[in-house]
Amino acid sequence: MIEVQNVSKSYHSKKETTHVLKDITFSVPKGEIVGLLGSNGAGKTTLIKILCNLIESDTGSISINQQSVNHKNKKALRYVSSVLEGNRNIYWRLTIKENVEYFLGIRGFSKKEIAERLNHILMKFELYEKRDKLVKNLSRGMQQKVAIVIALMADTEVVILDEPTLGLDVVSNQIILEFLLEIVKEKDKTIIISSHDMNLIEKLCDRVFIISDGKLITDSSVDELLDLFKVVSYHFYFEHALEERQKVALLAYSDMIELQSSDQREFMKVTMSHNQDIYNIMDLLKQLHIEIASIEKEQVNFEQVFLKIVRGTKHAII
Ligand SMILES: Nc1ncnc2c1ncn2[C@@H]1O[C@H](COP(=O)(O)OP(=O)(O)OP(=O)(O)O)[C@@H](O)[C@H]1O
Repeated sequence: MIEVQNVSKSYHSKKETTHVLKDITFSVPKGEIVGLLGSNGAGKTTLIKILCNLIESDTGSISINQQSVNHKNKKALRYVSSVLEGNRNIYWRLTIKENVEYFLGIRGFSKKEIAERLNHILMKFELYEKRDKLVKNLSRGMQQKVAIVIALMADTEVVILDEPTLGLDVVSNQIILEFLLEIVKEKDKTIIISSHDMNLIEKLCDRVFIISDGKLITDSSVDELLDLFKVVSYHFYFEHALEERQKVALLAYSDMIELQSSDQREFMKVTMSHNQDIYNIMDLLKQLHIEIASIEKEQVNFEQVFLKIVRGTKHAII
């Protein structure tokens, strides 16, 4: 559905040239939900703006549903609706209902078609009661919900969401996540979501692109990424404070072992790649006459995976 080939983009000022996107290539098949991750300034919004034909790339080509995206060809954009970063996607001086009517109207939906779907969809997303309120008087979360509802009601094959939960509180964040989860379940849309919210990406996306310094450094499924960094840590708490000789012996045993403390409670952190390592550790503790009080398991989460990739502790996957 989306083909991006060798796309590069630079900005030039009198003083310097900034290479924002460097030879980006990827494709997204129909029905796939892709998360676009990257640190601040990595180039995500620039890529999204190029996909939406708001700015042009310097080199490379993009096609959506086999239509080339460029300033001469507006056809591709028929297949795309988007919610861009920030809160200016809808008109603040219009009501929710007027916004929906306006944006769907310019997409060619008839008044009858809009009226048929409007109440149903507003009710579904708990916006019906507020349909005649001016958007400027809605909360930030609700404004974002309206923008996403409009993008989805346009019923295009491709939906592009840039930071859909940016700046939202925990409750609004959860509402948007549940709303998007409901949409992605249907699996008939191809969606690209840029976000810093790892929970959102982990829950919604099939695949993840990580952009770092303008380059696409990772193109992998969420599960593959979690598997790749499947390092399990255990925290061992002991009945008695460790003696000095025991500490020395533990630290000398392996790099897997670290001695740490939290809330003034000392514990031994063991990071292992193989589950059987835990039995060797148990034997070691027995030999050293160290009595275990409890063991807690710590699993790597998606946020840690992202940090490891971007900080380069693991080499690029593609
Ligand atoms: N119009 C512009 N002129 C010059 N430089 C620009 C312009 N737009 C973006 N940039 C630069 O391009 C780089 C990438 O910006 P972009 O907004 O794409 O990053 P991002 O990954 O979306 O970041 P964030 O997560 O902070 O939104 C940044 O260094 C930014 O300063």
